[in-house]
Amino acid sequence: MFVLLFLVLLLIILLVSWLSFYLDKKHTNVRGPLPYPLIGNANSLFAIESTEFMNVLSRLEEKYDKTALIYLFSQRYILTSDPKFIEGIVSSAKLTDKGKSYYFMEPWLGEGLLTSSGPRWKAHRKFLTPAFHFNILHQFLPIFCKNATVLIKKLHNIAIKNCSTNLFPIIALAALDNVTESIMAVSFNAQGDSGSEFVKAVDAISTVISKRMWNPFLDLLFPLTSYKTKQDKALKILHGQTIKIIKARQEELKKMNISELVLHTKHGTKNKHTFLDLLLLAEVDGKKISDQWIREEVDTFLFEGHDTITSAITFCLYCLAQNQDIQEKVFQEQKNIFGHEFDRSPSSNDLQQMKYLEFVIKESLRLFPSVPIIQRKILEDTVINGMRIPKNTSIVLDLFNMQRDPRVYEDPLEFRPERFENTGRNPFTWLPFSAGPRNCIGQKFAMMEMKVTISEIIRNFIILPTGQVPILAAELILRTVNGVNLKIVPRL
Ligand code: HEM
Repeated sequence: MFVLLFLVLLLIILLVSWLSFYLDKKHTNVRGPLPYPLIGNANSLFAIESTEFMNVLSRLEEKYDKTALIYLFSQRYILTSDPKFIEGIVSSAKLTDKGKSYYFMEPWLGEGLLTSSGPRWKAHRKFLTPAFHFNILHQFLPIFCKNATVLIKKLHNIAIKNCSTNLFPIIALAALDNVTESIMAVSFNAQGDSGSEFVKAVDAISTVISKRMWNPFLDLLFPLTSYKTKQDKALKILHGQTIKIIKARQEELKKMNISELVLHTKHGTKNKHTFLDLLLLAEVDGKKISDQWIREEVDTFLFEGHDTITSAITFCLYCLAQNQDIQEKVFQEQKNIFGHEFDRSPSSNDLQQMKYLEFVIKESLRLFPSVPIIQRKILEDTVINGMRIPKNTSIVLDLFNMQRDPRVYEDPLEFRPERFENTGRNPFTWLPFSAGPRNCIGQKFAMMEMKVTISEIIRNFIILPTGQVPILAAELILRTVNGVNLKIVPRL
């Protein structure tokens, strides 16, 4: 009798769940696979490895003409790699709210610029934008050059061993020094301390966050799992490091007797304050910014400003190793720019002349975008590109598969920097920095750092492939599970 009652109850629950999916689907004209009662389509995305994730998205988008509706349990998602749809979302001044996945970053980044939404994001963005003005970025060039020189020395020591090396962790340390010294005005000499706890902690927390994002059961039991212990350990290191940076800069400002933001000197020229000074000295609505707000923004910029660039530089070097003719063209461009002074550091003018290198970087970011997917949450019923989207839908913008779509790029898997010579292309088909109001605030900073670092490497070394194919993993950023192993040979 009890079993019968249980079965009837179960049947009713399944029927109600199936009916609610059926009715929900009527609110949109986006098509997708049939959801199963209770779990929706979680069976196809649930608990998959980060190495499979982009393939699963690609298969779903392919089947439903680039845009698919799926349900992860009761949560409605639209996955899209359609440039028109993506343009409608990213260019909208209204659709700026972040999707649920960003919630998993909150233990680390709090409500920093990347994760916040609504009025808080608007106020922070307005406040921080001047810190990324070209005139300020200009001052960072000597820092990038100094850290590139240290990197070259390290690479020379590796090159003499004449074996292949995973370049990812080596580049990561240089990128970390660049971001802390330029944006925070403090140095940790991460390149001198190769066992950097910070870099390992970023790796650990990225893994935990991406596991939580795609495994709702793990999220449910999270506090009881070993992932929580891993997260706590990583956060202790990451937050500890940030607090150290903030304290160090506070001490320096005290020593220099600077207690408030002075935007102009008494001679009328503009004072150039760093990003961290802006946070430490400025007042918003007549009040100093709270320590927690400062920590969250510093963490956000440390994360965004170091892991993304590491991924971009490393994959670019991989592409150059695979395409020796293109590497040679980059080298020739460097020779034309530097002439007899081949060892000097690049000036801003030199960087502007590195047009071919810029195409190379853009093409490698097309194939290997550091941020492969981004998410938005739609808060009110909306129509985009003829598609009806009900409120409370999460939209997954699949930049990775859009930039590899043969309907968007001819022979998409071929590495062809010349594609970017054509300036008449639709700008929404190349979105590694996203676009619109929530685009990457650090895009110019990133391009400058990448050019300096790759220019130095190519002037000093020939990069050779090793036959190893990187196995891509879409975690918080695009990385590989088997490193990016390349061989570097000093140029004579
Ligand atoms: C190759 C390097 C980089 C790539 C590919 C990249 C890519 C992106 C993308 C795609 C977004 C949008 C994310 C979203 O909507 O969820 C973004 C946002 C952001 N990026 Fe970058 N980024 C890079 C470097 C940097 C650097 C160097 C900084 C800072 C120094 C930075 C700071 C930020 C911040 C703060 C946001 C959030 C902006 C907002 O929501 O208003 N990024 N980035």
